[in-house]
Amino acid sequence: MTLDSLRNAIDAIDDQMLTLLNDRMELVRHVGELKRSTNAVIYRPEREKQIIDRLEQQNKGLMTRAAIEAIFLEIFAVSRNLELPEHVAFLGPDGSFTHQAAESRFGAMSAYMALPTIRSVFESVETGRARFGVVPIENNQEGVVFETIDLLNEKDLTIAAEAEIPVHFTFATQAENLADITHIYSKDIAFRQCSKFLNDSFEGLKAELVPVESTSKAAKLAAQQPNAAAICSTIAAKLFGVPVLFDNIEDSDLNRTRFLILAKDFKNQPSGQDKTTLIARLPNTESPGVLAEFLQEFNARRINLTKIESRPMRGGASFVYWFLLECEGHADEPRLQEILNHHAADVKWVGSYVRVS
Ligand SMILES: C=C(O[C@@H]1C=C(C(=O)O)C=C[C@H]1O)C(=O)O
Repeated sequence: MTLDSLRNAIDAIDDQMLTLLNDRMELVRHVGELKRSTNAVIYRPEREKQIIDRLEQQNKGLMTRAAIEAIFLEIFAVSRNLELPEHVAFLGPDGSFTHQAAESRFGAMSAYMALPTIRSVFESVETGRARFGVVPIENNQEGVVFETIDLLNEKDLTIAAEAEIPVHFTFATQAENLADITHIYSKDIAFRQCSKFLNDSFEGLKAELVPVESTSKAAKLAAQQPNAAAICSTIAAKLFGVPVLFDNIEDSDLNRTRFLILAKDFKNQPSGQDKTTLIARLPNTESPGVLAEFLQEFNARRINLTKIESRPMRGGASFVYWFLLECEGHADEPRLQEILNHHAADVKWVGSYVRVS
C-alpha cells in the first residue's frame, strides 16, 4: 500500500470515529438531562473504570490498557463537560505536577483554576467555587503531605477519586554549557530527588542551588535568566519556553506521587476495586491497647489496611493523636459498615473510591 492510500484509509476511519463520537455525545447529553432532573452526580469514576475494564477485556488489537485509558479518559472528560462544565481547582501554579495529575483525570477541556496553597484548594471546593479540587497526598520517596492530611481532618470534604503519576524531572536551561550555569532553581524536594544527577554533573562547577516555592517558578526564572537552570516538570519547561537539556534526571525512576480529587458530599457506587479513607479520633489513646484494639477490628474482618498516619490532636498540652487510615473496600460493604457503625462517634468517613492499582 502507498503512503497516500494508507492515509486515505486512516481518514476514512477518522470520519467514522467522529460520527461515532458525536453519537456517543448525544447519548451523554441525555444522561446529563436525566442526572440534572434527579440531581444526580455527573462524575462517576466507578462507571468509567467499568468501561475501561470492559474495553480492555474485549480488546484484540494493538491498543494497550494505558492507550485505551489515555483516549477514553479524555472522552469521558469531554462528555462530563457536555453534561455540566466542571471547574477544577488544583495546587498551582500552572505547569505543576498537580496540574498534570488534574489533567490526567479531567482532560484538556475542563476549566482549571491554579490556586496558591493546598488550603485554598480545599476552600474553593468547600465554597462551591470549584466542583473538584486536586491536591498531592504523598510521594513514594518523600512520604506524606501533612497539610493535606490535616485538612482532611479539619474540613468536611470527601475524596471522589485518586490519581497517581510518575514524577519525572527535566533539567531546563538556555545556557549552552553546564559550566556557564550560575544558579539552579527548583523546590527543595526536587534537589533531594535529583541529588545523584547534580553531584555527577556539577562536581567542581560553581552553580548554586536556589530553592524556590515551586518547580514552575523555577522554570519561569530560568526563562528570564540566560545563565540559570531549572529542575522542573516537562510541562513547565514547555509552558515557559526553556529548552530541555536532560530528561528524567531523578535518582529513582520509581518516583511517583499520589493525588486526591476532592469534592463536596461525593459518594461513589462500589466498583469492586475500592479503597476507603477514614479519620479516627479515638478516645483515651493514652491508655494501652486502644489503637491495637481498633486495628484488630479490621484484621478480624480481613480488611487490608494500606496506610496509617498519626497526627497530633493540637489544642491540648499532652501528646494525643488522631489517625488517618486507608483500607481496601467500600464503605457500603457490610464488614466496613460494622466498623463505621460501631465507631459512629469517633470515626469520620472521608471517601470510598476506585483504587488505582
Ligand atoms: C455519561 C455518564 O457520565 C460521566 C461520563 C461517562 C462517559 O462518558 O461514559 C461515564 C461516567 C460519568 O463520569 C454516565 O454516568 O454514564
